[in-house]
Order: sequence, then C-alpha cells, then structure tokens
Amino acid sequence: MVLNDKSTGKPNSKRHGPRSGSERQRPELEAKPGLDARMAASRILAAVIDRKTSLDGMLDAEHGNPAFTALNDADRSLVRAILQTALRHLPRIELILKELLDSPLPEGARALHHLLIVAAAQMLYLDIPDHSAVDLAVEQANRDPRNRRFAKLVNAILRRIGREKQALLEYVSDVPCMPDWFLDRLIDIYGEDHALAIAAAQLEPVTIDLTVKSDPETWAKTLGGRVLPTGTVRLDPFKGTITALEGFEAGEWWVQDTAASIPAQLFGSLDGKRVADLCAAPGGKTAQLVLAGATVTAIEQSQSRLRRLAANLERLKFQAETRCINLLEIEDEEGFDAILLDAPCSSTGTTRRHPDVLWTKDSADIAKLATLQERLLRHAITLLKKGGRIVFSNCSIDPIEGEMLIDKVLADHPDLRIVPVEPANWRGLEEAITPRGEFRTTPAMLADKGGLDGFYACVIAKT
Ligand SMILES: C[S@@+](CC[C@H](N)C(=O)[O-])C[C@H]1O[C@@H](n2cnc3c(N)ncnc32)[C@H](O)[C@@H]1O
Repeated sequence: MVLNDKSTGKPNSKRHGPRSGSERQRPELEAKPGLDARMAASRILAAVIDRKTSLDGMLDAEHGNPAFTALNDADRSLVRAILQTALRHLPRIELILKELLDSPLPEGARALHHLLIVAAAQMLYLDIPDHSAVDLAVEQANRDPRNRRFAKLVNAILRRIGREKQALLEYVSDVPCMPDWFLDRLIDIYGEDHALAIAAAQLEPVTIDLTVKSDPETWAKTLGGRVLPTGTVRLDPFKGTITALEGFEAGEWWVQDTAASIPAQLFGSLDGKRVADLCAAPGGKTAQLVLAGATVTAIEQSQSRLRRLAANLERLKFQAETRCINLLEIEDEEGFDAILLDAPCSSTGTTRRHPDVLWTKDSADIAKLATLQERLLRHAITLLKKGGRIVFSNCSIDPIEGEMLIDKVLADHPDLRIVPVEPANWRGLEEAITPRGEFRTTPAMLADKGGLDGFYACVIAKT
C-alpha cells in the first residue's frame, strides 16, 4: 500500500475562476442512470451530518426528502443501502480519505466531502463496480459548481481506493465506528472490551425478528428461522419482502426486535387487567399486551403514528382503545392495573438499524431526553393503582436514561420498589439481567445468535 504516496492529483486551480463559454455548453443535463441516486445520497448525507436531521424521516416513501421521493424503487433501495453503509462506517471512510488526500479538503467543502464519502462507501463496502462509482462521482462533481474544480481530484482519489482497496480496508479495520464522545461514554459505562464489542456489533448485518401470536417453533420451521430465548422467531439471513411471507396477511406475527419484545413480557399474564400503553405507536408492545389478555388503552401523542398503530392492530385482528393525547395530560382516578411506559429516548441501542443516531445526537440531547423521561415516568406513576406494576423501558444504552433515572424516581417514592426479573425465566439471556434485577441488553449480547438491540427495562411495583 502506498498511503503516503502523494500522487493523488491536485485541485485544478485553473478552473477556479469564471467558467468559459465552452464549459457552459457541456451537455450537463444528459440523463445518466444512477446519477440521481448518488446526488440524492450526498444531499441526504449532508442533512444527517451537517444539519443533524434523522434519516428515517428523509427516507419516508411519501413525505421524505424530495430528492429521495423522486426516485424509482430500485434507486430508493440503493440510496438507503449507500446511506446506511456510509453512516455505519463513517470514521473508517473519513480516515481513508484523510490518508489519501495531500492536504485536508478546503474549509467548507462539505459537498465535496459528502460526494467522496458516498462514492467510497460504495467501493469499499458495497458490491458496486468501482468504475461505475468513480464515473458517477466525477460526473456528479462536474455538475455541481461547488465541486467542478475538484473533479480531477475526485477521480484520482477514487481510483486509488479502487486499486488499494484491500490494504485500505485492512488499515482501518480496527477503527471503532462511533464518534469519540460516544465511545468514551461507553468505555466509562461498560469498560473498554464491552464498549468495543458494541462498536463492532453495530457493523454486523441486522436480522429480521418476528413476534408470533403462538407456536414459535412451528413458525420458525415454516419461515426457515430459529427461536431465540425471548420466544422471538429470527430470520437470519433474510432477503426478500416481509409482507410476502406466510402469516403476514393472516396477521399471525409482527416484526419486532427481540430486545424490544422483552418489556411487555415482564408483566406475565395480564388476563382481565386494565393496562395503559403510554407511548404506544407503532404498537409492537400494544399487540403483546393484548395477546397477554389485557384490556389495553394505547396512548400516543402523534396522530400519524397512532394511525400506523391502528393499521397494525387491524392486520393482527387485535383490539385496543386508542387515544391521541399527550400522556402528561391524562388523569385516571380509577388507576390502571398495569402500565407500560416505553419512553421516547436517544435510541442509542438501535444503531445497528439506525446508524444516523450517533451522528445526529450528542450528550446534551441524551441528558434532555432523560429529563423528559423522568417527567413522563413521574406522571405515569400517578396513573397506577396501588398494587399495580409499571414497566419502564427504552432503547437507549445510556444509564442516565435507565438505571440512574429509576434511582432518582425511587428515591422520592417509598411506595415503589423494583421487582427483580427472574434469571431462571430467561435462559440464554442471564448476562442481560443486572444485579438488582433490571433488563439491560446491549448490541454486543447474544452475539452467537446474531445480536440484539440495546434496551433497558425495569419492573416497578406500587404498594
Ligand atoms: C419508543 S416509541 C414507542 C414504541 C412503541 N412502544 C412500540 O413498541 O411500538 C415512543 C413513542 O412515544 C410517543 N410519545 C412521546 N412523547 C409522548 C407523550 N408525552 N405522550 C404520548 N406519547 C408520546 C412518540 O410519538 C413515539 O411514538
């Protein structure tokens, strides 16, 4: 490898000034298959990294970023794959570019940075032929007045990536793919080995997990999956269309990460109980509560998300009362027998599926969300009957949104106590149960079975 070979080509300073007439007549708008997808990917990457916009909303088929919604289905899948890959491997790709550049990109050359990241992600981590990625990136540079003068540089850097791919991948193979602030935080919390295992786990392909209404063993056989300690049916690997699988139309199962299936199971039987699911949409846990025999009130403040929940319950042929309201406005004199509060959180446990999370949130966001969760939990407690149980959960791996928050609330409530989870009921997941009986999964756990999301769940009883 020639990492310090400075033959990468330089910005063409002659092209700095106003464009000549002949340049202006370039056939710039000639259609080039795949170019729109790359341009959309670069634009959306800019929104994630520079403007901290979450990826999910921008990749929504109807209301997403216009550059995305304008694409056909194949290009949309490609953009999704490019962005997930680029964000997952961002520190490694940035390091490779840094090594190959003679000098750092000019201050503010963000469009060029994003273009290079998008192209390099395809060449290094996706099955896209090098020549196609390079040609499209050069064309993309030529079409953007901000990047045109760097087209030769783009060409030179990307060709080197093509030539030296294996050595470059080897060179960055130990680099944890997380922002430093987050890795440092994980090391403080979990120790270095576990933190690095979490960083490695988020680069593994994600599995498809199904919660089934009944008989997981038979469904595992039917769908070619296996049953996990949570009762989840895991399809791994899965390629295809979920909605085409047997049992989807009939409403026999729903997609739910195995870690996300844990909190609602912690109540045990809910036969005849009146249960509130306070942050309910899109409804995976509402469905579990109905399945466990509860009469469920599903509370959700977002109208559009509540519509999704209603559609999901309809497919599953489940019934629940639904209310579109901020849970802080609810009063219930009778009190619920049980409450699930699956609170909005930093989602730092879901970076395998949502690699944008670490690039759109920071420690101040996490602290803010913890404060919100505390308010929600304190209010939820007022809605619980004496003798009732509340399960507090979220998909963060930061204890300030979990264990520490529970400590704070319990310190003010002598009438509340943690009901420890019984490890004997969770064979194969014992490592996820804390000494005082909470559930604390991280993406580094269940590694031999394909991993799981990071989740926190705690059962609290009111006396
Ligand atoms: C983590 S998601 C819940 C996922 C859901 N429990 C499931 O398993 O499908 C959090 C949800 O809480 C909703 N939410 C946030 N704050 C709320 C509030 N104050 N009142 C009601 N719903 C709220 C959000 O709109 C979001 O849909």
